[in-house]
Amino acid sequence: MYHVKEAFYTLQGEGGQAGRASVFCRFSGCNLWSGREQDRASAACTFCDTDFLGTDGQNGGRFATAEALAAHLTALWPDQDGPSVKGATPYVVFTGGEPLLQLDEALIQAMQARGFEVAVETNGTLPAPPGIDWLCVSPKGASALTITAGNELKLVYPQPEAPPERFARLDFDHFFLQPMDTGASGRRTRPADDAIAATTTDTMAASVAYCLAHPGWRLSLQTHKITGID
Ligand SMILES: C[S@@+](CC[C@H](N)C(=O)[O-])C[C@H]1O[C@@H](n2cnc3c(N)ncnc32)[C@H](O)[C@@H]1O
Ligand SMILES: Nc1nc2[nH]cc(C(=O)O)c2c(=O)[nH]1
Ligand code: SF4
Ligand SMILES: [Mg+2]
Repeated sequence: MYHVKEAFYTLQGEGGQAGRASVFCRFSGCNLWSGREQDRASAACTFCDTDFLGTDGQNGGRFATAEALAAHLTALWPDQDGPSVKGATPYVVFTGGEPLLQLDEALIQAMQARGFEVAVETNGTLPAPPGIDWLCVSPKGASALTITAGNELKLVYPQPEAPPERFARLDFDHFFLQPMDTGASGRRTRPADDAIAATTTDTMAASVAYCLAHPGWRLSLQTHKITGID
């Protein structure tokens, strides 16, 4: 049984595929935080900007088979009203919560059989099934990485326990710093973090400074928040 918090059609907001039309499938649950505010300060990941509890979101629900979920997600891709640009392949992004608690090879293959490229946003602590077309790993605090290779490493910055130098030699094609959203949705509760950057303006400035000082790292802005698309 797959548990899905929500699913929606939008533009990928972050990283190397930013701006690309995408179906998002947000799985319920995470291995680094319960999702309850009272547990945030003591969690392994403290700054999450996402509600991933339950199955009550837009197009959310419980799906018994890979085929059933794949059909549900495929229906969110728009009907083309004319010829599209070259290379306009349908795209699905599995996120969460932590998608690697639930994503399996059967679901990847079911989406690919429907013509989709399959992307994953993961914290990198769990093994990935084979066949993923675009793998984004976003390390969290002191948590050890199980996945040390992929298409992009997208580090939320700054994190006292996860400095960029820890990841710079790993086998990724792209390295991004994404300013930590410290506002209403992305919250931090530890005073130690607040001493480093109190506002998103600070995390933005710190990310820009790091990228300028360390060529190779690129800035990833959460463009869906800037545009207000979701
Ligand atoms: C909500 S997570 C879900 C996927 C997976 N659990 C992970 O952490 O990568 C999706 C993306 O949002 C990023 N993210 C979460 N909270 C954020 C925040 N407060 N500011 C900036 N990015 C954040 C994560 O690092 C990840 O790249
Ligand atoms: N538009 C949009 N792009 C995103 N890229 C990664 C997201 C996520 O929550 O995993 C996300 C999201 O929530 N919305
Ligand atoms: S950012 Fe990812 S790893 Fe951290 S609590 Fe949210 S879903 Fe879990
Ligand atoms: Mg998000």
